[in-house]
Amino acid sequence: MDQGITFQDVTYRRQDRLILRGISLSLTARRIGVIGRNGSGKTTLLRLMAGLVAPSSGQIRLDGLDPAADRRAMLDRVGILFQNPDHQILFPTVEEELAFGLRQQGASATEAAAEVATLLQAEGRSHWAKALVASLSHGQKQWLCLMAVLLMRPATLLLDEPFAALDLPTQARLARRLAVLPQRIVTISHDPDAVAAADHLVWIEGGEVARQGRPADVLPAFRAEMARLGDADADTDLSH
Ligand SMILES: Nc1ncnc2c1ncn2[C@@H]1O[C@H](COP(=O)(O)OP(=O)(O)OP(=O)(O)O)[C@@H](O)[C@H]1O
Repeated sequence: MDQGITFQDVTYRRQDRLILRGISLSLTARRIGVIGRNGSGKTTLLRLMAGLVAPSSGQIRLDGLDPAADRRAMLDRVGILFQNPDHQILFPTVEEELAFGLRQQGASATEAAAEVATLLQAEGRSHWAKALVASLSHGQKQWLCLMAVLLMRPATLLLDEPFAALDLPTQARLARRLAVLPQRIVTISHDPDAVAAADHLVWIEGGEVARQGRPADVLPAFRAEMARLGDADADTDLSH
């Protein structure tokens, strides 16, 4: 089977708006970053990769499969962390939320409970098992969602701003944990630091690929453009 994520001239339209246009990508790296400003189309790209939405035109393949046509296969292969954990969490307690995906994958209640307990212990958070999810902070909920996804061991992880709400120690622990995972990881962010370690970086601007390549080749131009746009806003503000 073809390994990798490919987009062939992909367009995505909502009503009259063209959100992504002419996207062609051939992604075979293990660590893939997607960078771009707010509203540039990063999350939409991720949703297309997972098959949550279908392209308006063009073709997408994830390891040879059409994600939108083969949702069932995607559930086992692709784990997604959304930007907003409240869109993802289903259960009242931490241990129930963590066990759910494992149960879906066929683990018995006892097996799932044992895996969850091992994970919480490794994270130094055994005391969280019975905690109510509603009592967690935003960052803590994001951490919980990520742990739930990691427990399912999907071959591809799609992470939408995974570090944004996390405090620095949790970010550092998470970065270490992700670094050793054998899986393909696609991380999207507007923050160059969050994707600087990627093997391949795609910069999305206005629904198109502005540039792609190694971070060393993409990030200097991205930073320069962001600084230019920031300065332009400041000048505009001053003129009022
Ligand atoms: N369901 C939708 N209906 C209409 N417009 C949408 C929809 N989803 C996204 N858009 C629009 O498409 C554009 C790209 O959105 P997207 O969420 O992919 O951007 P993003 O790069 O992930 O942004 P951010 O960094 O702010 O999360 C935005 O202008 C957004 O308003």
